[in-house]
Amino acid sequence: MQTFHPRHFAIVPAAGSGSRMGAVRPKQYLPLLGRPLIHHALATLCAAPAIDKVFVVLSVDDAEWARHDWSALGSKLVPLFCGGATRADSVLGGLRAIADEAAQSDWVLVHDAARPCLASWHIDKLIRELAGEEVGGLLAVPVADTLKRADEQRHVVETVARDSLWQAQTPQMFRYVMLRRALETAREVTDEASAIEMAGLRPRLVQGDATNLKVTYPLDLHLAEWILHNRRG
Ligand SMILES: Nc1ccn([C@@H]2O[C@H](COP(=O)(O)OP(=O)(O)OP(=O)(O)O)[C@@H](O)[C@H]2O)c(=O)n1
Ligand SMILES: C[C@](O)(CO)[C@H](O)COP(=O)(O)O
Repeated sequence: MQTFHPRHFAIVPAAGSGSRMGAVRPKQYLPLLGRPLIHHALATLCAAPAIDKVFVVLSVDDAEWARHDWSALGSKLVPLFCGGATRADSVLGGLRAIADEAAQSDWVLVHDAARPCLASWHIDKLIRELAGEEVGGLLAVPVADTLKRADEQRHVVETVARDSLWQAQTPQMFRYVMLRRALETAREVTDEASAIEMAGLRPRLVQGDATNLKVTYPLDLHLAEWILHNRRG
């Protein structure tokens, strides 16, 4: 009997403008340890033996990509100039662009370009723990702080119980066809798991760690630099 092994593709949405960073260029191209920030996650994904190809979704008018040398990352890396107005649009654009390549049940790992501290063990753990799942899931960390809900004047309205609350990270890993259908139907989602949930499915949480932070504000850039520097040392 022939056994079918799904392949693993990475899609890295990198068509954002980085408005909260407020820098002179989109944050994915800001320097981080001598490389563009996005280089770090791309290098980790390209080096993962389980991942067949790494598609990076850039904005249609991206002028920065061509200014850098990506050759060290090898032939797995494929730029796609099909980013959209939102993160979800960019991911969906990437999924549509790889339609000829991906089979329905192949896995797609969506990872933010803005999470440069992705490590090989994050990828290995995610793929290992989700291998037997039908739907897929995502890296996440349990909420550690006490949570407050505020009114418009920042007065506390309530303390929200943190039991069972997790912070979503990326990669988020789902079957190609399931994710594409979910994103084609979903409206205004901030991650892939939300689209899958709206389709009535239940993604599984795989525990990651706080080092896989998203660079959103200037301070995050310093934290990411510290994490990467100390990991190498
Ligand atoms: N239209 C968009 C918006 C975001 N992204 C990507 O989605 C990831 C997570 O988004 P976020 O951190 O919000 O990035 P930005 O949208 O660039 O930042 P901001 O919201 O501060 O403008 C980033 O890798 C970003 O490049 C994308 O591909 N296409
Ligand atoms: C996908 C994500 O990184 C999970 O935490 C996050 O939702 C992206 O949100 P953003 O508002 O686009 O930064």
